Amino acid sequence: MSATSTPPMNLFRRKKEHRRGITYTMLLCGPAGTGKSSFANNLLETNIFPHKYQYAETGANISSNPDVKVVAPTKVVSFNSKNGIPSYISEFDPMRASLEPGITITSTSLELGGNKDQGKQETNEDDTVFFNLIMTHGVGENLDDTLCFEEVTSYLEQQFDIVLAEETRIKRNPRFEDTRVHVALYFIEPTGHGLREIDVELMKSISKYTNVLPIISRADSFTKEELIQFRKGIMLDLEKFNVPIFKFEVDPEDDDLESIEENQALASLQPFAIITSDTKNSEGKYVREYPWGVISIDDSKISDLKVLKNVLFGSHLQEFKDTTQNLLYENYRSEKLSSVANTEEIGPSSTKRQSNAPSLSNFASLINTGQFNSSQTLANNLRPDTPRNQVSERFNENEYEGNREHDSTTNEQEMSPVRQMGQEIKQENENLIRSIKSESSPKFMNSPDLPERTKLRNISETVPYVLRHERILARQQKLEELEAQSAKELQKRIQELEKKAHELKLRERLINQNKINDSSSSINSL
Ligand SMILES: Nc1nc2c(ncn2[C@@H]2O[C@H](COP(=O)(O)OP(=O)(O)OP(=O)(O)O)[C@@H](O)[C@H]2O)c(=O)[nH]1
Repeated sequence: MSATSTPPMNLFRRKKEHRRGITYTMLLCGPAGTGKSSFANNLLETNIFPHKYQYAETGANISSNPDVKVVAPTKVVSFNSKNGIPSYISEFDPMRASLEPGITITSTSLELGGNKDQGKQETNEDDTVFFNLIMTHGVGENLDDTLCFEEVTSYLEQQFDIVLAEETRIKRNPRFEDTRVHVALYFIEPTGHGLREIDVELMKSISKYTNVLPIISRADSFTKEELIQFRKGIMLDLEKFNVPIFKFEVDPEDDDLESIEENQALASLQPFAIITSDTKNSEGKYVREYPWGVISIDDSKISDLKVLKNVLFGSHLQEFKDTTQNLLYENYRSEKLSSVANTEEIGPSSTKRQSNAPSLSNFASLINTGQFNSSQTLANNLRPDTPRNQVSERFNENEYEGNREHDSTTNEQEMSPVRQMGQEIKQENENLIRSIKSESSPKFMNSPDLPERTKLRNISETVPYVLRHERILARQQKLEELEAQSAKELQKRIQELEKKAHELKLRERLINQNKINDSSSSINSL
């Protein structure tokens, strides 16, 4: 090769920030006790995920498989509970056992493959899978599970928003991590009676953001015939209620014979029925031990676990990722951006979003005119004491400062943790808006002739801020709701205690009265 044809040296220099490998995110969702933790451990051939209330006994988040490295231990990424505490991290307390747990979503970051420290052969960095495992806790344990649907769906939507915000930045973050969920396994309880309302609702709501695979858990509950009937029942229900699950479809024009056969076989197995277990036999294989015998969970005649593992980490990994990016995310993106453009046409009477705070809807004016409706709309919703939806009230900068001072004088020690969190978020909001205002004000000067390129630039610079701000507002609203709920429950407890104290007083008075009566009658008898 001649000197002139040698490519520049910097072409070979790999940017340090770019980690190589595949990023892959999976959600395990479904009612409590359906075997999600057991499945996660079996999938990774490890013991990272404890069962409920098992934290003290296991070395949680310490992998027993050298090929699985815990990069970030399990953490709560989102939760919604009426008492303001994620049930996942609270230990069992009989006093609180009657309270609904709400829902907690956790995330665990793992690195799969390529552990060179274990004296293994050199592995190809490109094959490393940066695996995020998201799990739901508490589904199906509440009187009203609507909050579960909302929490899971909004978590999934947020991950799309984060990518959308990143895409619209002029300067991309080289360390940006894509946290969109590529596949969700929905665990169906082995009732034998088809789907329940919660299954239909939850699968439907998450299917807009991820590929959903329904899974029959604890398949050892069925006889061969019962399992065939249950499978049929589930497929009928999925069709009847239009639940858009991931289908193993074949395209005779594009697919080769092998893929066609493989997909046809997988389609006939849906929904996969799996058996999972914590127990290993002397050969290190996972088994389930019953009074009548022992079965291997990898036995394809009785469990689809092996096939499912192959689908998730082999044959369909890339397809899940592609469908998420090219279909689900693209649909979401175009829907979101066109809703921005349409909001202006619908007009201010639209009831969808009452807030006039910086929002994607306010971008309608930005897209159409290159400027916000008014710089005041940015501040309208920011006064800490402004009730939501009272957007017509005019923002008064001095009053705002005054209120803020008043707020800061509140005795912090008296604040509940929820309230403190709320205050922190409010503070974050204020800082964010100040930065939006300072960054945007010179660009959004009343200039109707703003050139198209400048308009686009304005949009791309501001969309990330607005998406972030929308998320903060949503979190703030959630905290306020939680706080109100906690106050209500506290009030109820106080009333109950007062009632009990009153009853005790009455009883004491009655006992005293009886004593007096007894002593007077004994005196009389003397
Ligand atoms: N019979 C049977 N039991 C199973 C199977 N898989 C798990 N279990 C048991 O079911 C119980 C619940 O399993 P987990 O894996 O903790 O279920 P989970 O969905 O993570 O439960 P939550 O953390 O409450 O949401 C445990 O006692 C498991 O040992 C299975 O395939 N068959």
